[in-house]
Amino acid sequence: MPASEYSKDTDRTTDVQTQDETPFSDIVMDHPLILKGLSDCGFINASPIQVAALPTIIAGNDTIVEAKNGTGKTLTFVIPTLIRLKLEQDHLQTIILAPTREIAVQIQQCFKKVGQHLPGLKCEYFIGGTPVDVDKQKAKSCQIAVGSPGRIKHLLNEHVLKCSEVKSFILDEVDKLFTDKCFTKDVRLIDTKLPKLKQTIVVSASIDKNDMSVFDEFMKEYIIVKGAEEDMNALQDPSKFLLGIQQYVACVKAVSTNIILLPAKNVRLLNILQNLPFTQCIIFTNYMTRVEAVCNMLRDHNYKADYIRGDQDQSIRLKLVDRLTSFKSKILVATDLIARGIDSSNVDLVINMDCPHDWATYLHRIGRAGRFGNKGNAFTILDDDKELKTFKHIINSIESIKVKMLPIAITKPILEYADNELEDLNLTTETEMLTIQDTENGIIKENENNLIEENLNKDNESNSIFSTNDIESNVSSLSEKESLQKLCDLVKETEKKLIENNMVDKRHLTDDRSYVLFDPEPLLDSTDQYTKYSPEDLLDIIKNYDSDFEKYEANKKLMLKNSTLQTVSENEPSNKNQICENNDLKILSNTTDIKMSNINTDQLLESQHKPLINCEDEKLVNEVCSESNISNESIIDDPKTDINNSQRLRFTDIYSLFQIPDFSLLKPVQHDSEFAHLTDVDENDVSTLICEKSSEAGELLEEENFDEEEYCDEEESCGEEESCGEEEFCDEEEYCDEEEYCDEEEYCEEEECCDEEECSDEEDSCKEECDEDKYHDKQENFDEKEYCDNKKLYKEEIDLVAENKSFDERYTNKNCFYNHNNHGIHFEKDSYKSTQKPFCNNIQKYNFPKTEEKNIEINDYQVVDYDILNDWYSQWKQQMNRIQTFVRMSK
Ligand SMILES: Nc1ncnc2c1ncn2[C@@H]1O[C@H](COP(=O)(O)OP(=O)(O)OP(=O)(O)O)[C@@H](O)[C@H]1O
Repeated sequence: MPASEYSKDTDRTTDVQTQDETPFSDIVMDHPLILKGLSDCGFINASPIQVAALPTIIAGNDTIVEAKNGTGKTLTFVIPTLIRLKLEQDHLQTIILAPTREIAVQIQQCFKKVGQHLPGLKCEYFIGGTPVDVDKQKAKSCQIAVGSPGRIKHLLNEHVLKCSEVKSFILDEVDKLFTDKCFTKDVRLIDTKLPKLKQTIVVSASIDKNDMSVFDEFMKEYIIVKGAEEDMNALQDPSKFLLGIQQYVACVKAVSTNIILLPAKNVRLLNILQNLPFTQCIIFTNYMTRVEAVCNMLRDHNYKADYIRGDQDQSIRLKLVDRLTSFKSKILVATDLIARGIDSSNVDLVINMDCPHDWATYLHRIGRAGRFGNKGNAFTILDDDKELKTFKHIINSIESIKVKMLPIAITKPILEYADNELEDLNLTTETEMLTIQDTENGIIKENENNLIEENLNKDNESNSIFSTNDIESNVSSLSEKESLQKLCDLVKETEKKLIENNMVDKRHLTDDRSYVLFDPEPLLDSTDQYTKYSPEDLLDIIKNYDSDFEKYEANKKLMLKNSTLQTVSENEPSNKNQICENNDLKILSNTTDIKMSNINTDQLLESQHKPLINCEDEKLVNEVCSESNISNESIIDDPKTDINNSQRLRFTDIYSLFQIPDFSLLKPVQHDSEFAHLTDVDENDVSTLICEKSSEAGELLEEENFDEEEYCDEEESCGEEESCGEEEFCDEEEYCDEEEYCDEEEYCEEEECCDEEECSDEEDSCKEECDEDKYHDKQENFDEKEYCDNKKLYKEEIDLVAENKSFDERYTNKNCFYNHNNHGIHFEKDSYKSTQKPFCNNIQKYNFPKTEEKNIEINDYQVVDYDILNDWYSQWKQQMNRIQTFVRMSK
């Protein structure tokens, strides 16, 4: 809690003002040094919760303090602690626990500031991820210890922190401390070590009245002080919300995979940022894997953005928070790691990229804006199906709350919308609600998982992944639906298999399927990082394994040739804006990392010079064309070569799939009308996406998806080398950080076997233990049958090569049929004008029929169709199997 920026600000909401001003001098009259500290920080008048809680707590009562976010709860325990402190005594007198390290540090800073004039004040923080030795030193003469439960427990166990003289025990964000089992265990243990006779204070903005019984364990009699009830001005509106925060929901079309959902949400995000002035913004996502992607996307759009998540080095995390609170970063993309407690007075915009897990998380997240009565805006970007339902459920569980729906097409700056121009969010929900994730820590519970599964199945039966509207009104949705469903099934099937076979690192099993889909790394053992293997390495692996290597050797040469080709082509000046001209039937292998595939380069080159349609294909194309009443000439037109764009995609980057040059230009397609007016986009038609082509956008295609410079920039911004790189994944924090259960749900098992206590003491040995455990698990789970299956698969591959039919070749032709067929449905609807030129690499292989139609402007749009994803996925899946097989067999 930094020094207040608000004390002179008269434009604060009423919930932080008392009817009659109550100066701190009235409450802390006998403590001039504390009063001086308060006034130096800009704290002159007490807020309603401070007026209500301070006398009670100063009097020594056990107290529960509950008040809205940002209304000044920290001072309700900081001031009494300082008043009570015996400065002349060096021993530990107060212990304060917080669920995240960042909050602990913030509280310690608040003590330091308010107590700056107290001679000999010793308040220290003790948090995981920092050297224990330093903590041991700090603990020697510490009077007030603020920390995370794991580290404090450890120091108490070691008798480094001596607690016999502790007079007060304070639990900040107490609901979080008690909803998380691991925290609860530690808190209980710490409590048992403390003297019976002490004052206990618990504080939060979101105490569920059903959970109050847990406090009986810690406090025999207690007084509850609630902000809203005591707050004279806020009585008219006793909502749990900060009055200054305007809340909105922005919807995107529901799809069953995040591959499509995320880019669509990114479009919405950019749209919001472009249409709303803001000082500082925090963007929350539910997934650790997504923060970096969103941050990079924003940087691509010239926003100054940082990202923070639990697997970063602790020093980096603290610096990132500091950058936020000292207004050095404009946007911080984050997991729920900073959803609570973090106080940055300039944050006036919060955007949720995903539906928060529960009402408390929602309140805490949006409470990062509108601190101490400030004004702010909060947006939650949701898919218009399950996420929206879950969100309504969340909102329904909070009293008196108003959320507005943002129109799908924002036609003017958001603040210019009059209240009556925006609809209120309709809060009626269907009876059957999906609880997407465990409210405690984000893990999908087994029974909930089943529920989700059941619902998904039901959805499949009832076609509910598309609204009835869509199906009725749009014939083409049927093919999209099937295609999507197929993709979804494949993903699920693969995930299941990977989980069963213990092939996916548990850390990556979030429900963000995009990660599993597009990043092969998690599919390999942590020791088998994909990045360690060059194509040559992989081929060497094969060589060692099987004597039947010659057939692959031939391919290796071709691959090398291919890489040379790539280097050459990348150096060639390219005509970026003519990327796809007439070049629609490229082979599907272009969409994956060419280095990793066994693509026959000659075939590739050949394919780029001549149509890939054989007689049979041609027959089918004719059928499709006649059905769709279009000329087939364009489909079998001889495409020009475009080597430049065929080989640039990186295998591991989700955005490569789309190669969307500029997310802000990505728009939902309209099936039934012209594209001309993009703002007229129909909300129900977000199923297919188009994006506008711009000349600068074309530049992006040149870029490697992994941007070395950006990486380094980030290092600079973090000021620490460790902010980037593989070490992130090897950091012991991942396994041992008790604080990030919310976003590191997947580590729970590791945490159990290796909690922070061990880690903090012997971090290295702990990590080794974890790794060893993992290794043993893997060993135990080694499945003979799977091994044989893999071997069989490998053999099949070899046979294929022997037959001189590459996987890619076979699939290419198959996909051509498939897609033409699907597009045929679009053609019937005459929805895609023939002059569209696909722009993305992965799209260029698909033929959008040419006719003589006018609509030249439509050249500037591109269409991304689910069929492409589907096909791409099939190939990706095979690729992954192949890589896994190679790597496994090399062991
Ligand atoms: N009496 C006061 N006068 C002016 N500013 C204050 C006062 N009390 C607190 N503040 C400021 O209000 C902001 C929010 O305070 P604090 O972090 O204690 O809120 P909180 O209720 O604990 O919020 P959260 O529940 O989100 O953690 C801080 O920036 C703090 O400096």
